[in-house]
Amino acid sequence: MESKYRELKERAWAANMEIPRRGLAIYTFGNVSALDAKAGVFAIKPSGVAYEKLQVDDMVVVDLEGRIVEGTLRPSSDTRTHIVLYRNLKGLGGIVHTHSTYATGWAQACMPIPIYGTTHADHLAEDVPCTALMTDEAVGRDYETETGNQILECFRNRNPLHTPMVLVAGHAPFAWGETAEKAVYNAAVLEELAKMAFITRGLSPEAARLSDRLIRKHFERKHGQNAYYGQK
Ligand SMILES: O=C(CO)[C@@H](O)[C@@H](O)COP(=O)(O)O
Repeated sequence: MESKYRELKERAWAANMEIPRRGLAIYTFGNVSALDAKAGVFAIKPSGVAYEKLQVDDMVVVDLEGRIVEGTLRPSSDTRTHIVLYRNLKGLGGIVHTHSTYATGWAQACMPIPIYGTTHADHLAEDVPCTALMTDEAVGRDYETETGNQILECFRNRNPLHTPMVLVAGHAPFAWGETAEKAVYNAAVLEELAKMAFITRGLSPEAARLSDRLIRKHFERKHGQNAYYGQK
């Protein structure tokens, strides 16, 4: 019998297929989910399934309480992190977690990614934030939920759709968007910004961030007048 979540599972599956295509993960690292806000469920990659073997029917449908609504495989080990973000960050339609090389390097160094150039400023008007390193006490609780809480801490005073990405200190990046497709786009942009910043810092450890005036110029050129949300 045709699943009533077929279209949602297809959207989530298609977004997951972009991860290896964009070089954002190898083997089974990472995962993408797509939300159906009206139904209060999301489809997510099953845990431990290699991308090249992943089928639409393997996608697991989970509600925002964490209950499996449809699926025979175990949902991603990061499912509870996705739940924390869907429940608390407004406007998200898709979430991506990868271990993309350069963004993971910055996350392991527990360093935000500074805006060194206009490529970065075209996409977001601030440094890519990095969470605080999780305490052993928090790790001892529910690691995946605590990872989500660490991200929420970073976004107390940020608009998640203005800055659709974050580095989880000691772990790796998460990105999101209004759709799963946009979330993957933001994950790919994040990896490119991380790589450029790494090279910039290697060429010139004293590399300076762009001025807020130049950041504003580029951000508004791409997102429209008065779209800038950084320093006034
Ligand atoms: O971040 C991690 C592990 O550190 C996970 O995202 C990654 O291994 C993918 O796990 P899943 O296959 O989604 O359970």
